[in-house]
Amino acid sequence: MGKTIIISNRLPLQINISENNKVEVTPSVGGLATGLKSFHQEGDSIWIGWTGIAEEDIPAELEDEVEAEVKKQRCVPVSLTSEEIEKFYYGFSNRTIWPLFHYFMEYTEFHNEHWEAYKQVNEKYAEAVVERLNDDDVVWVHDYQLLLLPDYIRRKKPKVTIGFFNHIPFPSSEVFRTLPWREEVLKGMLGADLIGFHTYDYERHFLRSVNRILRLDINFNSVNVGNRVVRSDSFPMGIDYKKFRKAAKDHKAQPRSENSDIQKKLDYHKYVTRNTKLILSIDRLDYTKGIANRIRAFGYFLEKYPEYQEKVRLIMLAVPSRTNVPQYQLLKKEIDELVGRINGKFATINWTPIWYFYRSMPFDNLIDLYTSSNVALITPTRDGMNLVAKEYIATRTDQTGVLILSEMAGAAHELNEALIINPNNFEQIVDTIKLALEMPEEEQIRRNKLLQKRLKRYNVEKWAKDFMKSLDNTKDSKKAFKAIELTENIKKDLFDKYSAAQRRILFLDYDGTLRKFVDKPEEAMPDPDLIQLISRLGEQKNTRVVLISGRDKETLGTWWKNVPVELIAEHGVWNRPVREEWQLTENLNNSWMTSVRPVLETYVDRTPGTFIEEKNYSLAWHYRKANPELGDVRANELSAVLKDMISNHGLSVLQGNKVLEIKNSGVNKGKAANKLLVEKYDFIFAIGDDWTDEFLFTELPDQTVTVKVGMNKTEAKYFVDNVDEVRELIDQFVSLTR
Ligand SMILES: O=P(O)(O)OC[C@H]1O[C@H](O[C@H]2O[C@H](CO)[C@@H](O)[C@H](O)[C@H]2O)[C@H](O)[C@@H](O)[C@@H]1O
Ligand SMILES: O=c1ccn([C@@H]2O[C@H](COP(=O)(O)OP(=O)(O)O)[C@@H](O)[C@H]2O)c(=O)[nH]1
Ligand SMILES: [Mg+2]
Repeated sequence: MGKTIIISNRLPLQINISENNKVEVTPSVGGLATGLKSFHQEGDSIWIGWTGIAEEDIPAELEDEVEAEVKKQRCVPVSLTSEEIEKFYYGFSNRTIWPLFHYFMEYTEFHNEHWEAYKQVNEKYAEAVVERLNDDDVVWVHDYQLLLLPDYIRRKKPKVTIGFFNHIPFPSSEVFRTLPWREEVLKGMLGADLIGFHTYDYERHFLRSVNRILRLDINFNSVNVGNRVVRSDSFPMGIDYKKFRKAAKDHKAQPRSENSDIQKKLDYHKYVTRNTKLILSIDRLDYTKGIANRIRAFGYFLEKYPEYQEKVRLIMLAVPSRTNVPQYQLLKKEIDELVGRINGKFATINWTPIWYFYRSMPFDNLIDLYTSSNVALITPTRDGMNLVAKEYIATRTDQTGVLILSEMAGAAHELNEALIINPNNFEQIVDTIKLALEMPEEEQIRRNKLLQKRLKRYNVEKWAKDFMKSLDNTKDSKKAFKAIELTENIKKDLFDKYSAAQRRILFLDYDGTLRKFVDKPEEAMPDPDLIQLISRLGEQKNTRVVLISGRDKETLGTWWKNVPVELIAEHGVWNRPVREEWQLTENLNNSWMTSVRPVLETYVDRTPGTFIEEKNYSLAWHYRKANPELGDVRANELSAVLKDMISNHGLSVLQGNKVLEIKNSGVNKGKAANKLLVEKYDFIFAIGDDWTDEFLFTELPDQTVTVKVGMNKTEAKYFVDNVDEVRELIDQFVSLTR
């Protein structure tokens, strides 16, 4: 295996140019960068991303130095102009996708100009990746700023292994579908082989969107996209447990004397207001984090339980983030005012209820905060994961401390022993704060023991390894697929056989094979090109062409009226030899239809978009146009009902492509085709796309060249991707003997 290429919008480092023209490098803030950094440091990877500074803000004479600084950390910079930053980063990423995916629909803006920039910058990232990509490298793309990147890379390098991880929630399909560019975004993600989410719910929402919007079928957690299988799964991101643990231990052994303002505050807290408990709040200043409500809740707590005045303090760190976006500016103002109001209302000579810092803190200070606080209060209204919650628990070396955590954070799914709250339930929050402050130490220890055990085991290293292992496994599922792609090389061999043959017979399915599906089956008539193509094939010497379909004979007969090919209708009930009339090939009865039809009708009534197709000897219930989820549920239900009803009547229920068909058991395409083989052929070919064609693939003689259209489970020997490829293949057959 080659190297791993990590790509995220932001690199784990931030470049700044100081006033006296010096290059400054600081670590980036935010869960993705802090979490993934350990994985990057340990392994053999390069990390491609943005340095956090606009191209124009780097003076020409410092460019080399910046490049060198970035390189030191095995990173590769993608430079963004200030216009790109405005439209791609502040614009589409943070004014469209971020609010939409966090269910802030009222904050979500849709600007075509931003979308154009988003596409263009994703393309820029793709170029940066492809430039450094070897065939055996593995690509791991991260997060919502780069949703199109997997597909863009795939287009340039079709065979490469690509993983994608989404660090933020994936919203319900009902919310996602409001996005004007929803199809493109989903297709972008589906360029990956494996798509990871923090929780099963996000994954479920994503798959549902793929099913509803792209109308692709979901098979447990995989989707067929052309000839590729794309898998999705959930991998809750962990933290570098050891690093936090060690830092906390070191801190305890030797408290640092560094004179930072936070240190001074903590010292004051420790020595002067000894009996005051400390509640900690840390986040980027973001409206998804529920910071304003948290402050309000704290104010309400002091009101509802006045005995806690002077006994508790909220220490709040809000890290500046996305400051160019208006909602972030407004929120900053709101928080400033709220803090002022509450401090103004409750403060005494010796006590300020809220200590508020608006800046980012170096790692050591974070550890100070974590280890000094009795309670961590984390109340986002939505949060992909929230690593702060995990970091707080990890640093509690004596296992005391209480975590209050919103159920809307991905982390809440794992941290069951925390006090879980609904961030919109004020009474619950304030009562939980009280509960936390009063929780006996033994109980704190009991809970934290369990929490720490999990965080230690499922740490960030394990998370990344798990993801990479699953990504690697997707290669096996490619191999497990039995049918072989009909490549140019294999085709050459096939054409030789075709040309050498004395007598040929070709069985061609119609819908989904020669003609693409449309919502209404009656509208899927052959286009003039197709008629011409099949006529030419039928006119070839020593070549018997059989269109073998489940359709009724009237439709097929009309569509292929004067075309010199043989037709088989209703899976084999009827046969129309070239230039002859239809013949009934089986002696069948259809009296059962009167009892089955009403059952189908009740399903039509209850499942909008579905309808019944009547043939002479069979009935079909079509559900292509139904809501896909409901369609599948009803199809399973109906299939069970029918199987029960028709047992012992010589009938069977056939599952086609979005259709259930009830017909005589003795009839199938395999049997019908075999009947034509009384004559001798030295080239037998069969092609089809759905379950009903599997009878052809299994029942025709071994030497038959069997081809499946689309990459679904099949007994066929070969597969091609789609109708266009089928037509191209037939065209090649035709030109061989011209
Ligand atoms: O790059 P910024 O615009 O400055 O934003 C910082 C990062 O914020 C987001 O973090 C998310 O990832 C965390 C780890 O998986 C997760 O715990 C958290 O819930 C998410 O919000 C964002 O996803 C990153 O891309 C940003 O870099
Ligand atoms: O001054 C700070 C405050 C926070 N963090 C880190 O920023 C990350 C925040 O990640 P989280 O998943 O909680 O939220 P996000 O910001 O990614 O939405 C955590 O690893 C913190 O340790 C930091 O590096 N400096
Ligand atoms: Mg078909």
